[in-house]
Amino acid sequence: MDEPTKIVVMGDDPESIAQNYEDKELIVIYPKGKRPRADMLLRKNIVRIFSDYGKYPDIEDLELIKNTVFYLLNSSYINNRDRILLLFSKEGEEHRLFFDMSKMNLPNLVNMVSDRIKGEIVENILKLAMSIVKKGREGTPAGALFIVGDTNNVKNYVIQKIANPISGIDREMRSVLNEENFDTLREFAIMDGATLIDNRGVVVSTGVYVKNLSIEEWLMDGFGGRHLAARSITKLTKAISFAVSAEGTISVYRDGEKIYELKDF
Ligand SMILES: Nc1ncnc2c1ncn2[C@@H]1O[C@H](COP(=O)(O)OP(=O)(O)OP(=O)(O)O)[C@@H](O)[C@H]1O
Repeated sequence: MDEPTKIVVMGDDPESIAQNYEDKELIVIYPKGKRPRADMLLRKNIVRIFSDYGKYPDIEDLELIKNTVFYLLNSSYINNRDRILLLFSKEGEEHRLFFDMSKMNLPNLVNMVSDRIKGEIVENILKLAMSIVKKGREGTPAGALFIVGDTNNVKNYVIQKIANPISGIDREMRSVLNEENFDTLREFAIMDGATLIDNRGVVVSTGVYVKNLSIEEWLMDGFGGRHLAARSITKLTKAISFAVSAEGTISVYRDGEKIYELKDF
C-alpha cells in the first residue's frame, strides 16, 4: 500500500484513533453530539468536521462512507490525486479502508461545471445547501432552489413573486463566498421560490418563480414543482441549478439533466 496523503477518521470514537496518529495531519469527523476534547482542540494538525446526521458509520454502511468521501471531495478537503486512509472506530474496534482517489473516477461536481462556475462558488453553495438540510426551518425540514450564473438571461424566465426581499442588504453580505453570511442567506433561501446567484457568487434575488413550466413534463415525470423548475431553467439557459429537497437530497442540474446528487451525508 502506498503512503496515504490524507487520513480521515470517523466513527463512534474518532479521538481514540486520532491519538495514535499524533504526528500526522488528520481530517476528523465527529458524530452528532460529540464535542472535541480540549487536547484535540489544541492540535494544529487536525481538521475537524461535525456531522449532524447522528448516523454512525457501520462497516456495512458503505453508502455513508461513499457519501462522506463525496462530501470531502466536493468541499476540497481532499482531491482526486489523494490516497486516503479512512479509519473508523466502532464499538472499540478500528476498521481501515484505503482509497486511491485517482483510480476511482468519482463524479467531481467542481470539474463538471468548471466551464460555467468558479470552483469556490460551487463548493460554498454545496456547503450552504448542506447546512439547509442539516438545520431546516426551526427544526423542521426545509428546501431551497439556487439558480447560479447566466443571471441576465435567467431573469427572462422567472417572475419575482414578492418584492425582492434581499435587495436592501449590502452586496458583501449577499456573497456566498463568505461563510459568515450563511445564516442570513439560508433564511432567505428557504423562503418560497428560488434564489438567483450571479457568477461572482452574489445573491441577486430571492423569492423568484420559474415561469411557464411544461405541464406535460410535470405529468410525465412526476416531478414536484421545485425539481421541475430546477431542470427547466437549465434547459432554457446556461445556469446551473441546485435543488435542495425537503427530504434532504441535493440535486444539481445542467443543460436540462441531473448531473449530480448528494444525500444521506
Ligand atoms: N416554478 C417554481 N420556481 C421556483 N420555485 C418553485 C417553483 N415551484 C415550486 N417551487 C418551490 O418549491 C417548493 C416545493 O414545491 P413542490 O413540493 O411542488 O416541489 P418538490 O420538487 O416536490 O419539492 P421538494 O424539493 O421538497 O421535494 C415550493 O414551496 C416553492 O418554494
